[in-house]
Amino acid sequence: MNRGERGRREYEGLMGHGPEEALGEVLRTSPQMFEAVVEGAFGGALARPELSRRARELASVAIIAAMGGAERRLASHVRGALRQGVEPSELLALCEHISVYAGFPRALDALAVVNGVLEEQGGAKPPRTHRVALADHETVVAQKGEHGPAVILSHSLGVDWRMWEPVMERLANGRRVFAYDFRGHGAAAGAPRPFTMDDLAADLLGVLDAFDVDRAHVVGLSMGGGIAQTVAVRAPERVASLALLATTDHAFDSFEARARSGEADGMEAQIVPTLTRWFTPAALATDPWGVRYARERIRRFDSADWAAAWRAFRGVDVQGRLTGEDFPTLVLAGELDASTTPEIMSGIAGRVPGSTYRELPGTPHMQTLERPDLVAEALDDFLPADR
Ligand SMILES: O=C(O)CC1=CCC(=O)O1
Repeated sequence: MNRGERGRREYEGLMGHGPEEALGEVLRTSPQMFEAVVEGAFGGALARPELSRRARELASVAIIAAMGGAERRLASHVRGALRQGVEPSELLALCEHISVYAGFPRALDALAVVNGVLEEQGGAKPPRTHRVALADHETVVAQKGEHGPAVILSHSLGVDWRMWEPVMERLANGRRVFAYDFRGHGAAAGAPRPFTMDDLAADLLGVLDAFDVDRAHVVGLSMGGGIAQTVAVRAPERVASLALLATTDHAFDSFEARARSGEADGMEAQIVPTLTRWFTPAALATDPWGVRYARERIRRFDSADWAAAWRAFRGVDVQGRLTGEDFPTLVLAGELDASTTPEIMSGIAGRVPGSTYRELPGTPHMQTLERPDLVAEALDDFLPADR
C-alpha cells in the first residue's frame, strides 16, 4: 500500500466516506493541497497506530475547536468522532473542557458546532439536568420528556444516572422520565455516611417531591431495584407500577466482602470482578461505550462510598413483602446475568402475585448498557404513555 492509498484508507476509516466528499472543492481547485492532506497528513501522522481512531477524532475536535475559526473542519471531525463511537455527552463535556484551556468564545463556538451536527443527525440529545436539594444533600436529576406519566429510573451500585441514557429517549415518547444520582454516587454531593436502604428510598421520594410528582412508575436495576422495592413496600401510594431489572429481594453473602475489598484493595482491584459479573465476554472484548463508562465509573469511585453502598444494600429487606395488589409489577431478567441470575429473578416474580416475568435473550446484568434496545422495548410495552 503506498502512502496515498494508506491516506485514503485512513480517511475513510475515520470519516466513513472518501476524502473527495468533504474535500471535493480542494481537489478541484488545489490538487496539491488535496494530496498534501490525504497523503501527507492522513497517510502520515494521522495513520500512526499509537492513537486509536476514537482518541484521534477526540483530539482533532479539541485541537480545531481550541484554535477557533475552522468551524467547517470542526463539524467534519465532530461527525468523525460520533462515527468512532464518541457519545454526544462526551462531546458536550469536551466543549466544557475546552473552555478551561482555550476560553469561552472558542468553547461556545465549538458547542454550537456540536449541537448543529447532533441536530443534523437527528439522534438522541443528552437529557436536561437539574440540581436538586434533598433532605441532607444535593443531587443531579436528568429529565427527558415534558408530558405524560412520570417514570423514575433508579440506577445500580457504582455507576450513576447515565446508565439509563441509552433508553431514555425511547421511554420519553409520551412520558416524563427522570433519572437521578444516588447519595454517594455520580454528581450527588454532601451526603453523610453511613447510609441505609431507607435513606436511599427516601431520596427517590425526595426527587419525586422536587418535581411535584405524586405517583410514578418506578424502574430499578440491580441495587436500584432493591431501592425501588423498598419504596414500594414503604410508600405503595407513590408507586404507579414497578419494573424490577436484574435485581434481588434479599442480600447476598458477597456484599460485605465487596465492601471490605473496596476498603482494603482500592477501586482498581474492583474492575475485573465487577465488569466480568456485569457484561458478556463479547462486550468486554469489543469495549463499547457501556463498558468504558462502567469501567471509568468504578475506577473513579470513592472506596469509602463503595463500601457504604454495599453495606446499605446488605439491609435490603423486602422479600415476600410485595403483595402485588396496589400496582402492576414487571420482573425483567437477563438470560446471561451472572449476578442476579434468571433463577433469582424468577424467584422474585414467584413471590409477587400477579407479576409478569420476562427474560431478555443474550442479556447480562447491565441490561441497559449492553442491550438497551431490548430493555427499551420491554419497558415501552409495560409502561403507559400519553401519545
Ligand atoms: O453483582 C453486582 O454487582 C450487583 C448486584 C448484586 C445483587 C444485585 O441486585 O445487584
